[in-house]
Amino acid sequence: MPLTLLGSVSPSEGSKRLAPETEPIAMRTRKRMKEPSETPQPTTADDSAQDIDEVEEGIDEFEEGTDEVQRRRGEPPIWANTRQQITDALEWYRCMQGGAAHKEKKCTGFLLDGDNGDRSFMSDEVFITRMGGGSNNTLLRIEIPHRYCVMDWFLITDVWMEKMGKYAGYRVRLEKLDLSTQGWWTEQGSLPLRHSNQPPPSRKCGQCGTSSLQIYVRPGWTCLEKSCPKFWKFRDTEPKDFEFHPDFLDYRHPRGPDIPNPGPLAEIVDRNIELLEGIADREEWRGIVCPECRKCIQRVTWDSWDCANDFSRGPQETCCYKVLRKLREIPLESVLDGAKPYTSRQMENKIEPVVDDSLKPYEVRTYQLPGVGSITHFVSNASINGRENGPDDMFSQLQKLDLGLRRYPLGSAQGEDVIVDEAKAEPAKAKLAKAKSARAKPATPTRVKAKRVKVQLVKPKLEKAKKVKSSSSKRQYGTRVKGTLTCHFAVNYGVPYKYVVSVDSKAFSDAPAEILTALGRLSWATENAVTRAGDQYQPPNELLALGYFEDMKIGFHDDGESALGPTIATLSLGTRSRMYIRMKAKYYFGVSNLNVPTPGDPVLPRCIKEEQRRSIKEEFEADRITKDVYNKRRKAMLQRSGNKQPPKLLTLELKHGDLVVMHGAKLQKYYEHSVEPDKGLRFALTARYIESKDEADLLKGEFKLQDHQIYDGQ
Ligand SMILES: O=C(O)CCC(=O)C(=O)O
Ligand SMILES: [Fe+2]
Repeated sequence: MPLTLLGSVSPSEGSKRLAPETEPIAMRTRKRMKEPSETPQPTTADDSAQDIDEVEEGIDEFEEGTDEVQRRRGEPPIWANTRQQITDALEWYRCMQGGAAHKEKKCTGFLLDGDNGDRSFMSDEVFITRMGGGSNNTLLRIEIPHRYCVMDWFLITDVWMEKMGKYAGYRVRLEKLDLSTQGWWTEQGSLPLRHSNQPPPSRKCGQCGTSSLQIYVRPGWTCLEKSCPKFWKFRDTEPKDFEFHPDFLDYRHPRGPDIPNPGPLAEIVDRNIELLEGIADREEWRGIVCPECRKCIQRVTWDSWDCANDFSRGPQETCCYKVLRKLREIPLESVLDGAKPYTSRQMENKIEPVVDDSLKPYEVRTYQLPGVGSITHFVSNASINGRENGPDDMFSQLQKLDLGLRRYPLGSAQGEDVIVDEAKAEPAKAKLAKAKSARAKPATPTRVKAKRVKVQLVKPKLEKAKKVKSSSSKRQYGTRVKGTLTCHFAVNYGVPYKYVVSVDSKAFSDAPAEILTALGRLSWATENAVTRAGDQYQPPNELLALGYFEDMKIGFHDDGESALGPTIATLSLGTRSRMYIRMKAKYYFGVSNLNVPTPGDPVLPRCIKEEQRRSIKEEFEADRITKDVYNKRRKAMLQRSGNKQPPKLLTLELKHGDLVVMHGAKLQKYYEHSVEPDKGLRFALTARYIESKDEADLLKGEFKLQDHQIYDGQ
């Protein structure tokens, strides 16, 4: 199992400086075991006081020391700036949250990060860490060159439970699989470690009869079976001084035929030599490992992998490796043929549409959201789609054009700051998942079954160890990197929309004819839907084109930005998809995920406890109850458990050529939507009206359609 390691010192900061004195490995281990974790663990007051003393002692010693630089042996075989770069490129680490990646109930990758927990240990070959947490990389004495560095294949030799502060949690011991070479993270000039095949002693618990290894020589043996009353009980009731049993650190699990050779960490090929055509499938947008600098490269743009096209690229990065992809045209039939009707389970619908054929050949389905607005679905057909410059031609043309489609950071697509602090921003959901995965593991130490081979028992060489200024690397954990990319490609025309910075939006005057043809159809649909609703039509001045390769989608979001007009029209091309609409959680549940009552709760139709909520709202509005009472009663009545999401209100089946118009000033405020295409290639062209005071931006949104681009609804 390979490990990825979070780099704590960026290369531009220079090498980590080391203190002069040395200490034996056992001492070093014991001291380093006590460093406080990055995320506070529930500990007793005494424990934390001691932790701080020890760290500060280390700093003093460092400051008196010299500037000696400890060099690492080599370079990581693969690295990345963001977690998504890793997960996109490495098959064994498809895991955006939590520490351990797994497949078919096997751990395939492990992330060691700053969230180490107490009693962690790292040597050249053995790591001991919290399950799903990680090991503080200040335990290594080398400069970690990148934010995420792949280490090597490791073997999980033991999993057991310990008491950590107030709670019990899993711990894991990992061993480098190939002991014939030294890892790149070892110190240059250090000798290979000598090993034993002698595991620490194991003892049977007098109370529960379960055998547990002796992991610590101090405070001694304890039962590691969590259900046993003797679990984690030592002679000293509150032991503070822990020292690993030397055999627990020194033994190496025998390598035998039962331990398969996992092969290379990744296939690294120069795609410029291969030069195969892409077919917009899942493979086409996987990340690759740069054959020149070994960074995981994401597919950011529609038609290339480009090492330099990285929102989190550091100033020290110079690699320019680029693969320009030729994409084979996907024939429309291949994405339309063989689509099975969706099942009723796939089509959750709580509102019946009003269907009419006044706009033949379209069938028009209108879904009313009382008090909020309407959603109008213009269902297309083969005769509409096959017309000259119609959807069939557009699907083919859009593939041939160089539209400049690219994936943007998710934050910007949600109208937020794109810069996120990955090291700190672990969502609560991930923590919950961690806790769950910890609970699912066995309670007693498990040993990987393997054939034992006899090796000479030797005492490990006492490694020269030097102190590190721990705070210098900790400070680096706050390094801000840019975040996750959207799971679709986008390009903006006209007035800039929230996805893009102003310069990224292209003027309609520079847009290809196909974009204006689409704009003609979208204007037609907008005008129709808006006038049906009895409102005034406002022509769009912005168009966002999205492109979806196989397995791409757009998650739940609203389109609203402060300057967005009330109407949004989308034309679907290519693969069929489902568009889901649901109420936003705070309006559906009436409380935030922290159970804070939603201010100005509109009590929308079909929200949870609709009647009761409406009645106490009326009491409050009629001044019969105070705001305080209103909030208290809502709090008592409305509880949102965990990460529960509102049910889907509507599912629209969007076929090639269909148009959908969402209309209503509050629709984007109260509802959100997502689109999930079937397998295959899809485009979505969405037109909106964006208010702006910026002359240059407004100019970009001006357009004049040629006669043949003005759509007549046929
Ligand atoms: O792909 C689609 O049909 C919808 C796109 C969308 O929601 C958007 O552009 O905001
Ligand atoms: Fe949207």
